[in-house]
Amino acid sequence: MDKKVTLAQLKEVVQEAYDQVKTNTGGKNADYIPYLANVNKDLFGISVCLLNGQTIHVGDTDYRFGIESVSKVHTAILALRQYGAKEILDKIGADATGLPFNSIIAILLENDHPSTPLVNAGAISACSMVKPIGDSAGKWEAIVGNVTDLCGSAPQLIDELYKSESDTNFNNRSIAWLLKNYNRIYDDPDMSLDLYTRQCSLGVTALQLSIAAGTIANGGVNPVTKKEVFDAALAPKITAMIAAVGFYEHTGDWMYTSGIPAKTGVGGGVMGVLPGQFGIAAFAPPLDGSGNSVKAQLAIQYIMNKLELNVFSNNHITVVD
Ligand SMILES: NC(=O)CC[C@H](N)C(=O)O
Repeated sequence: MDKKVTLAQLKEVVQEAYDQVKTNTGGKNADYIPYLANVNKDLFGISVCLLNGQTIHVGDTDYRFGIESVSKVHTAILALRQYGAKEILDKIGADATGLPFNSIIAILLENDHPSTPLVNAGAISACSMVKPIGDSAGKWEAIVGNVTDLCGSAPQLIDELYKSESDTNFNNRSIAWLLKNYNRIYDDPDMSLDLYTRQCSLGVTALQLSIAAGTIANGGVNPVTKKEVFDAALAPKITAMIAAVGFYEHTGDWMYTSGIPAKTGVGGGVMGVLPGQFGIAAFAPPLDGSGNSVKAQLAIQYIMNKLELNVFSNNHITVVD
């Protein structure tokens, strides 16, 4: 069913979601990375990017927060661009783990396979694959350039977060070397881990993330800058990965209740992709037990349900004047 909505009606729904969720006090900031524990817990923003480039934003959508695991999507896209869909499937995989994002057991259970670029193991593996191999500065330039193209503007490294995370990432160090043991790291393990940690420490806004999501929903063409960032054939590949594991062990519940493939980060960001329709992002620091933003989840669920949209239904909206 095609439903016609005006931009004003759409704005109203986003505003309603914001008003309903704003006072929710559930969850707490991530504290295993000291920087994140100190971010103002009341920050909250929602942004939608339509495929004609119009954006709707309510609340703190200009605040730069740590992109954290949402960056896994960006770098998976970069690896897909550099290697193609088949080689990423062979070298990393596209499976759900059903386990927490930083799971070591998941690596062992998948027969030495990182499973997907959207959990820590596969993301470190993806960073190792980024070309030019052996050139940390060149790889970083490629990672940041790709994030910039997807978001339509540059992210900014949050130095304090990078330091905070580098000083405390002992679990990720084990993952990097375990993957090396299984020949699933394709460059220097310490360099790959450092690139992963640095990309997680990039500061982005909810507005930027909604544009990145809009770029995926739009088949690789950034709706705002109109730049073709990646080949349209890769859009369903990355969206399938997001749908399979975007909320880690709670991905099934998320898909069932929200109807939109989305990826979370412990900085409080969630980025959702509704193919052919829009990209959406919400940000609020307090997280549930799996590291997913409580308010961002509620806001996106509200909007999807209110508009009666679902990636598994054939409902869609057309925005009219
Ligand atoms: N889920 C997340 O956002 C985790 C990202 C964080 N950088 C980590 O590796 O632990």
